[in-house]
Amino acid sequence: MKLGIATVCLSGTLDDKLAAVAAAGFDGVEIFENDLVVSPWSPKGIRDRCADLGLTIDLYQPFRDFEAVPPDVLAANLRRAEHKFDVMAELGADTMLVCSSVSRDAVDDDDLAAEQLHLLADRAAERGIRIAYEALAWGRFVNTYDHSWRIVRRADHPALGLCLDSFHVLSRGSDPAGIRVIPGEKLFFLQLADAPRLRMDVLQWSRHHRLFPGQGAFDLPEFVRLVLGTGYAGPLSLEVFNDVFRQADPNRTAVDALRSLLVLREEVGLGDLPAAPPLDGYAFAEVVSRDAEETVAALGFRRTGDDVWRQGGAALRLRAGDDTRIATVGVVSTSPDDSRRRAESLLARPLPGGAVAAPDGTALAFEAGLPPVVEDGLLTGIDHVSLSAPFDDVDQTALFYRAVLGLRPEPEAEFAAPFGLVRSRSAIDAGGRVRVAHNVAMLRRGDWAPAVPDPQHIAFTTPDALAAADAMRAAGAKLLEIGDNYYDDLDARLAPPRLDDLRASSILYDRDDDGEYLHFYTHILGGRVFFEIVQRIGGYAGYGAVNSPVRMAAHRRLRLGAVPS
Ligand SMILES: O=C(O)c1ccc(O)c(O)c1
Ligand SMILES: [Mg+2]
Repeated sequence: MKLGIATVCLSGTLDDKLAAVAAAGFDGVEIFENDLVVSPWSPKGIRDRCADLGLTIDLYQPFRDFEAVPPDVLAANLRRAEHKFDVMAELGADTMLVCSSVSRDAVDDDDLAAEQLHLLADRAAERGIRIAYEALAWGRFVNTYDHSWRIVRRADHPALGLCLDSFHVLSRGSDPAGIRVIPGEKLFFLQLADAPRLRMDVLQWSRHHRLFPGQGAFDLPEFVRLVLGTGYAGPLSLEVFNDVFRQADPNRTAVDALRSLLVLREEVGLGDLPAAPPLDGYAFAEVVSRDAEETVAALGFRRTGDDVWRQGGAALRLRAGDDTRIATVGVVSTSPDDSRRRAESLLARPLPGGAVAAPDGTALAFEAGLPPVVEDGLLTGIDHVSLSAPFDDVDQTALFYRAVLGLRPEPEAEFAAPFGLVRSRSAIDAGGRVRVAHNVAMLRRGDWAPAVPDPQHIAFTTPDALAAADAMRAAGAKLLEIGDNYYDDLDARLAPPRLDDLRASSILYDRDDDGEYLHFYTHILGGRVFFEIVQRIGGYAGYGAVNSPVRMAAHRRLRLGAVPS
């Protein structure tokens, strides 16, 4: 099954785009007309370039506002089409996408639309070209796939078929199950795009907010299964209009795009990715910083090797450096080799020593076993790791971790922090032992907010948060102090047991139907990394997101050097 992408997905000019598409490893492209019109290359030149890069040209698009028009407009449209057929002949493209009309010239007449598309298909067939008719979700009269199918069926021409675009079908809430009645040979092309669930004008939604599969809210595996069930054997091709991708490095976007398609192909039971081996928790996390040792020692860790610090079942590696960050996340895999092969099949860059690079720059290491448990400590292991990525990259980054590690996404949270809204998303493995979270500012504008990357943190598990906080403070740990307003509000909302103790120890608290969550934080190291200690009681599965604004405000106060009063 060929994998393709429309040039409109990527930033730059046609030469940038084609180079990026080929380098990522796609098989083919849809040439978007505007990219060709503005290119200095002739259509023959573009054909040669694609051939040199090993890319097929699978579609020429879009041809607009053709059908159901008065005779004079039809004549002009056919003339326009003949010109495009000339271009396609030079390009070596054999399928043209015709999208449903938005023109004022069009009338609401399916017979006329079918008759005129039949005429167009006749002209196309003479040139060895096929017409793929696509219902735009905002088409004037034809805006659902079932309507476009009725017209194609009525036109009844072998050179006329359908283009199905997941966005147009799913954005309108059409039931995709009807796809099953369309014969596969009448499906000429399949375009794939995901999108976040938004309530807005469908054209704006489509032109600005489409995402690659797996990054939005649509059920693309279900959609693709239905299409493949018809016998469709053409390319799976991405068509994503997105303001961010239009500005971002096309090489990076193309890799993220292909990864999303590889994951989707696996989700529909095709392709040959090595399955994600089950995970058995965290092996270690590696932190680069100038000054972590003192903090870590006060939390109760003991140095057990050159750079290795352990406590209970938790292991840290500390490396000295100015660029404070979580450098490596080590997970325990039941088959580290398979985990690595899967990561590399999903286009992760291999690193020396067997780890791979995630798109956010973090290394992901796969270890064969859990760290040996050293003598009892306050901590029993790593509960979760919270990484950061710029808002524009977070969807791709989160998809990478999810796909490589075989994690399941958890519900997203959004909360108001001192410098704007923050979105928190996370994913968890089947065994509930590996949780990866991403917290990102949803917008960065102006220079009032501090110009620092979003912080990252490592959360350790403890069976007794109150005892741990006391012991750590006694050992000199600098823990985040939380103000009284928080505890007064907490009392009003949840009236937790031992409120006074929580208050005295600056422990945050959350509760849901499944259980309770007690957690506290260290100060921030190097402006970037901090630690959290968490106690989960019962089946609480969240991260205390409700408390994040409190934590952020307290960290902010520390950054400013303000003394709590
Ligand atoms: O936004 C558009 O105009 C447009 C054009 C071509 C497509 O295939 C499509 O899905 C949308
Ligand atoms: Mg489309």
